Formats: sequence, C-alpha cells, structure tokens
Amino acid sequence: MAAQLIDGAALSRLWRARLSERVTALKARGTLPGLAVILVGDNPASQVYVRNKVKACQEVGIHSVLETYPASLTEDALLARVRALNADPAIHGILVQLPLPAHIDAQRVIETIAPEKDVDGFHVANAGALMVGRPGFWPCTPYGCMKMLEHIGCDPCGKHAVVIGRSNIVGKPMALMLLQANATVTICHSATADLAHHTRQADIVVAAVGKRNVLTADMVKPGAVVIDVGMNRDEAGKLCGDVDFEGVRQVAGWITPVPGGVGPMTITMLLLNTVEAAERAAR
Ligand SMILES: NC(=O)C1=CN([C@@H]2O[C@H](COP(=O)(O)OP(=O)(O)OC[C@H]3O[C@@H](n4cnc5c(N)ncnc54)[C@H](OP(=O)(O)O)[C@@H]3O)[C@@H](O)[C@H]2O)C=CC1
Ligand SMILES: Nc1nc(=O)c2c([nH]1)NC[C@@H]1CN(c3ccc(C(=O)N[C@@H](CCC(=O)O)C(=O)O)cc3)C=[N+]21
Ligand SMILES: [Mg+2]
Repeated sequence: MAAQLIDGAALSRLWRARLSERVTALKARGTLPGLAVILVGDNPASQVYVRNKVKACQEVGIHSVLETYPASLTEDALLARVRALNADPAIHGILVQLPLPAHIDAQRVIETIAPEKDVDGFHVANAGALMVGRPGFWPCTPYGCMKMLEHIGCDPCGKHAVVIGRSNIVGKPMALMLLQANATVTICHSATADLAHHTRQADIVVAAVGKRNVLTADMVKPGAVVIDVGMNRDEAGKLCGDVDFEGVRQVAGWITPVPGGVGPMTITMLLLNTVEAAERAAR
C-alpha cells in the first residue's frame, strides 16, 4: 500500500487561518504585527521565496516591509539597517534572506538582529535556547516538520529518528527538536560511512541535504514517516526534493511531497514566530 501524503499546503492553510485570528486579536489591542524582510542581491530563488513570504504576511494580516538592496551593499550598511529595525517599534520580526553576497559575514549580520526579533531563530541566543529547552524562537523549517509530525499523530517519543544533514538552520535544530520530543536521534552527514544502515532502522527520516535521490526505497523501513526538506531541480528544471518520491512512497507509511510539503510550512512557521514576537512585545 502506498504511503499517505503529508500535505504541507493544506496544513499551512489551517495554521494561517488560526494565525489570522491571533492577528485580529492583536490589532484589537493596538498592536499590528510587523515583519521586515531584507533581500541583498538578485538571486532568483531568493526573490521567489521572499515574494512568497510577503504574500503570506498579507494573507494573515501581518504588516510586512520588503527592503531590497544591490549585491554591492556593504556589510556596514546592512548592519546599520538591521540596527535601525531593531529599534523600530513597528517591526516585531526581522528576516535577512540567505545566502548573502560573499563579502558580507552572514553570521555577523544574524548576531546583530535583536534575539527577540529573530523570527528565523538563527541567532546564537535562540540556538542556545533550543539547546537547553528554554523559550526563544525555533528555526522555521524544522519547526514546520515537527508540526507535520504532530498533525499526522506521530509522537516521536520512543521512536528512532534519523536526520540526514547537520546544518545550523535545518539538520542540527531538527535533531534537537526530535530529541526534546523524546525520540532516539541519529544525525547523518557527508562523512557517514553507511547511510542506508542508519536510515533502514528509522521510524522517522528527515532528509535535509540538497541532493536528489539521497533517500531511495531500499533505504527505508516499511511504514516509516519520511520528511523531505530538500529543494533541488531535476534535469528538466522541475522542483524536487532529496527523496526518490515515486520509489519511497511504495514503502513509507507517510511522505511529504516537494513542492507542497515542508516549503509552505517553513513560511507558515515564520508567520507563527512573527505573531508570537508581536504577542510577546504587547505583553
Ligand atoms: N523547504 C524549506 O523550507 C527549506 C529547504 N532547504 C533545502 O534543504 C536542503 C538542505 O539545506 P541546508 O541544511 O541549508 O544545506 P547545507 O548545504 O547547509 O547542509 C547539507 C547537509 O547535508 C550533508 N550532506 C551532504 N552530502 C551528503 C550525503 N551524500 N549524505 C549525507 N549527508 C550529506 C552535509 O554534510 P556536511 O555537514 O558533512 O557537509 C550537510 O550537513 C537544501 O536543498 C535546501 O535548499 C533549506 C531550508 C529551508
Ligand atoms: N533567512 C532565511 N530564512 C529562511 O527560512 C530561508 C533563507 N533565509 N534562505 C533560503 C531558505 C529556503 N527556504 C524556503 C522557504 C520556502 C520554500 C517554499 O515555499 N517552497 C515551495 C515551492 C517554491 C517554489 O516554487 O520555488 C514548496 O516547497 O512548495 C522553499 C524554501 C527558506 N529559507
Ligand atoms: Mg545552506
């Protein structure tokens, strides 16, 4: 029997409807949630993502400000913009789209964002909060994956979760969230000796690598939950994930599609973090 689909677009609609209500309640108390999005350079993928984020804000009533700069923008000028937004009471969330041009130190920019406005959850203070289990902001992509598990009634407690990838924005926080939810967690990466050996034991697999067909049917335990974070293009230029979708869906119990899976949920969690930031500021 083929796997059931985890529909990230549908789950996003559900969450966005709930968020609209929270925005309405905030407005009634005199707070209009505001998100500032900064885009530097003309990376076409970034332009699409940023446009989607601004559109999503409109959908739930969040005020959004998009600032676009040429790739020649200096690091100092960018840091000055971030500091101005830190001080702007109309802005509750700040997102600097990655990647940044090579002459700008991305980590330095992220550390300049006030942690209470870091709705990406990339600041070291928020990474630390996740690490020790204190309130902060969780990175949107793994956060969205956790919401998808919850939605299908998959409680990670006692399950073996295998995360493929260990980046600071996806793989590592994903592993920490699963650990916090009492899964037994294995983290695989480019130096992992036998990836299939690990994934075959997994009740939950999260693929966050950025390479097509990293996970194939022979690597998956029957009935496993498979979450595909990857955003790649096939030879025809079509969007695809890290998972061999057609093969793996024959074996898995649940699977996320690309597009329409983790991507929309990432944006929805950005909205959630922004609403949460505004609610905290209004307290
Ligand atoms: N849907 C969404 O909302 C989002 C999607 N993405 C997509 O997710 C993917 C991952 O993003 P990101 O984490 O930023 O990517 P990174 O390139 O930062 O990290 C990739 C990770 O994969 C590991 N890796 C590389 N090759 C292999 C391999 N053959 N086997 C096992 N592990 C491997 C790397 O290992 P090592 O550490 O050893 O180098 C690294 O840890 C990309 O496709 C990206 O576009 C990202 C963010 C949001
Ligand atoms: N500061 C920062 N924060 C990020 O969260 C961030 C970032 N930089 N840089 C790039 C990555 C990537 N990312 C995606 C978000 C949504 C989709 C998404 O909506 N995908 C759609 C398809 C989009 C399309 O058609 O291209 C889907 O999967 O259905 C994809 C990728 C956020 N990122
Ligand atoms: Mg990356």
